[in-house]
Amino acid sequence: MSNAAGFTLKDLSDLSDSPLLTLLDHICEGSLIVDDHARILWISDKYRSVLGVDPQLDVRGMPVEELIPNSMMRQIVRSGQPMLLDLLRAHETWMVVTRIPIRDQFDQVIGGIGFVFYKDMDYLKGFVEKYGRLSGRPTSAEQQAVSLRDTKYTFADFIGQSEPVERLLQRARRAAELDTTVLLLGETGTGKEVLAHAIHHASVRTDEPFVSINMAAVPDNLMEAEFFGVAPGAYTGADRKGRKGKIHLADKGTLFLDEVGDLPHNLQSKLLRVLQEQEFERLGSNEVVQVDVRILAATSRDLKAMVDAGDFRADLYYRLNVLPIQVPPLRDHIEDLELLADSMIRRIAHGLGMSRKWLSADAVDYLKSWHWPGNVRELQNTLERTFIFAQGSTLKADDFLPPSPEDTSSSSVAPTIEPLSDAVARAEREAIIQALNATGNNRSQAAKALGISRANLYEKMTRLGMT
Ligand SMILES: Nc1ncnc2c1ncn2[C@@H]1O[C@H](COP(=O)(O)OP(=O)(O)OP(=O)(O)O)[C@@H](O)[C@H]1O
Repeated sequence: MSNAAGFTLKDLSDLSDSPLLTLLDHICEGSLIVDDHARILWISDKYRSVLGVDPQLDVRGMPVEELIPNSMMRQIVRSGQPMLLDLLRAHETWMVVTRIPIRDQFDQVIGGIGFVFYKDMDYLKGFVEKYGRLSGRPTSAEQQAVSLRDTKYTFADFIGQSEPVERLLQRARRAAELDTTVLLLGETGTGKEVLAHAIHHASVRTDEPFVSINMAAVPDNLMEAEFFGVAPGAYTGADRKGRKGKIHLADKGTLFLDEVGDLPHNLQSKLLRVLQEQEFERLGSNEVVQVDVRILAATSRDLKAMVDAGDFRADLYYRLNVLPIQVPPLRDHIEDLELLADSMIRRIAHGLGMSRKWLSADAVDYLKSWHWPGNVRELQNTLERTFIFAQGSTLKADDFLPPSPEDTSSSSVAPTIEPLSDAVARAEREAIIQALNATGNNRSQAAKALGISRANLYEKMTRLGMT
């Protein structure tokens, strides 16, 4: 192995044969080397087995995220900064990893190397307890496990390399650095929730709670208690002992207000107070509770139009709109479809315990011609449905049921007979998307137009994988 300050590309490729790497790979759970574009140059057999990757699969040249969706190796080679100790979630387990950039004699990053030291968080229990005691903070491995679960996604989970996505991620990363209110705007299924998690994960509050509340999912009459909590003795029954609201639970961390456009009018002024004063009162109490909460909000509705129509308080809108981030619909970064589909197919196969399938080139072209009103979520649902029914290891264009005529710009595939339950689910999904589009994503109005209750609409959307 050459001096770490003077690697060449050839050294990088040969690194896997070096005695030091062999030794390190022996004592750790796996290692991998990528080039300066985060493409895999080499992966150890141990790492393959940790990730459940077929030993025969040729992974050389693959973007690292194809194998490890949460990988941060791309950030390492881009930033040139090592991550000496980090947690990586892959294959349903948390692993302790180290990532180091490799530079050439001109100090240019030419690749990176990553090691998995532990593939089981249990190793960390003692360490975390010890750290908690040393830092004077009472903590427990259980608490750590809960807070780790709180953010499901990091920036590495937001897939896409197109220009609009690169621009979006740049803005979102910047937002993560600033401790300010962020408003995520964009159509349904575009990944706003993924970004909210990622922003929290990359912020200074990452070790504190990430608490989310979906305005569209909570019935209006329960929203206030859900938000502000209930003082002891305020009510009989389950709330007799009182309980903390989401704002309180998010203290020192981040509160994610999903579908903020659905916030009932009477709570808008109370939320404004939280934003301005960082204080609130529990239901049934006059005692003022002080909090330190960062607000991230998201909506697929046109908030400005709601303000103009008098449906949303202007002062709250301006408080939320400090750093707006527009998330593009899938049709505006359709060049990412293949990458997205590839990663989703891998996840679907893993979730179903089935072997992986591949998208044929004609299937990619066909899917790119769709309009995708339900965006990435709709792509995910389409792939899931098709994956289950398709024969063989390749998903071809005619394995995909054609979208409804208004959802596509061109379709040359003949209609296929499908199981009745699928046809019903598809019809329900399409009717819901149409109702949401027609009402500017107002779920109350959409439910009304569909002749069902809002709770019933939400239940259907959950069942159909639309939330
Ligand atoms: N760029 C992306 N990369 C990977 N997965 C994505 C991406 N965008 C969306 N998804 C996936 O699509 C689904 C929907 O994403 P998400 O819930 O974040 O959308 P949303 O914009 O918050 O939708 P809604 O407004 O309906 O709540 C999730 O399963 C998410 O993992």
